[in-house]
Amino acid sequence: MSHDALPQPATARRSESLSGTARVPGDKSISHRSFMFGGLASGETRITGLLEGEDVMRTGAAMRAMGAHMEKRGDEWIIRGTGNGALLQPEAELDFGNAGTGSRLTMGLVGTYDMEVTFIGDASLSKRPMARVLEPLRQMGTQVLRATPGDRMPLTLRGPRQATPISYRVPMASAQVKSAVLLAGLNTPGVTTVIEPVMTRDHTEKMLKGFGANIQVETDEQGVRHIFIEGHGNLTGQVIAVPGDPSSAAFPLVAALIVPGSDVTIENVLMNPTRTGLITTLLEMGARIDIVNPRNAGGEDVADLRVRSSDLKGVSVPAERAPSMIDEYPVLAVAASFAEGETFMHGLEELRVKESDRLAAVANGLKANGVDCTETETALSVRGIPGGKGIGGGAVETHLDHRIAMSFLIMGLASEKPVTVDDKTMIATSFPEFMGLMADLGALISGGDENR
Ligand SMILES: O=C(O)C1=C[C@@H](OP(=O)(O)O)[C@@H](O)[C@H](O)C1
Ligand SMILES: C=C(OP(=O)(O)O)C(=O)O
Repeated sequence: MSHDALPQPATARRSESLSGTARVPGDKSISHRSFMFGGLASGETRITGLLEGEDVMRTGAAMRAMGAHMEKRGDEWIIRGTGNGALLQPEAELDFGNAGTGSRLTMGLVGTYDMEVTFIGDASLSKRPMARVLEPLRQMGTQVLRATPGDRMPLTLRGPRQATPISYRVPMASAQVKSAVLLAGLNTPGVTTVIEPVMTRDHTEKMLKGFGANIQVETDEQGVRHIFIEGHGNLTGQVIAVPGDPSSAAFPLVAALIVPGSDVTIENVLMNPTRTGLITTLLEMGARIDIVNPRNAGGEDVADLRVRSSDLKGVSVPAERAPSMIDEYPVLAVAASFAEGETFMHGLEELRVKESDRLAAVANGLKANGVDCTETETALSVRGIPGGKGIGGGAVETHLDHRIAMSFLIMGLASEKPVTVDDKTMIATSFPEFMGLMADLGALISGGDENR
């Protein structure tokens, strides 16, 4: 999709009970990293279950532009990497579309190469802060040749002849910043250290170890993680089966909870503890979620989730839980809209710098649909209406944000009146199968059948 594609509205209506079994696409975080590390490693990487959303495909295109070879054969992606330290300067700018993860991790990856790389993206990505990645890169010797004021994209990086290893304490809870510094460390002599006071998703650490990087993690008495990576090592190709994305599973899961009479099973969902905050919270709210057949697959915990409609109760979600459910607050706010009592969510400052200001977008969407809520600088409280009486009838502005679009379409499935979102096109960035998958479970969403 081009950046200026026309917006396509969609409307969700109150649906009869949802039922059936579904598989959501592969985890977005793991898919990005599979393309990146496979593209960098020597030898062949084979990936099944990859998320073929627009964000991930942009990362693939970037790795191709720097010399990796990638093709799909049957269900499998076959990557032939450039070999360590051998990325090529891309001939054109790298266009990351809507993807924060792809752009920030790639800035880290290329920032210590003696070459020039320009990063561009859509209107949403061009507003997002990149200083959080550029600051440690500058310390390592990367020059920012051009950037839009405020260290925003479009921007051009020029790596040093030889980068300097640093010890960097990540100032905000961000797996993207942590990962960017670790990836910069891959092409830096000596040991680069990342200090992570608040644990975030650990896919970079786990996967780099799997690819053979010399990386170690120590957790001190205060619970602070110290991650050490030695540069100029060898990554070798791997076989990867990407588990289902818990951040995508969240949508059919919340739908099944709030649409009366529903019984839905979502298979093969990643259950890495750095990603399960939403499930923890919904269980506290009284959700009937059975974690079926928990198992380990390729070094990650996965399980099937059986979800039945439930009488939810408001809870207080502690700020410490935010990193483990950071992308799930919009859909949690929807679940909270149908719960008895009030749900308090704290520690939400990072939501303001996602694809949209998600805190404002959620609060505005709730209010437009008759749900009473209070937004502060870093928190949201939602006063629910069990049964959904009076909810709906509003139009939601999605601000180029896939999760806002999907969350409010889920709201419309259980609300008294329909809910319309102004644009569903961004859903393709992370969950291209969303419309078809929801329709197969019995959801009534119009403006959506062309994805089937
Ligand atoms: O590292 C990753 O794959 C991601 C990290 C998170 O971003 P932050 O690092 O900005 O919290 C998350 O919101 C994003 O969807 C994916
Ligand atoms: C925040 C998200 O992604 P990114 O930062 O990669 O754009 C998301 O998918 O919710």
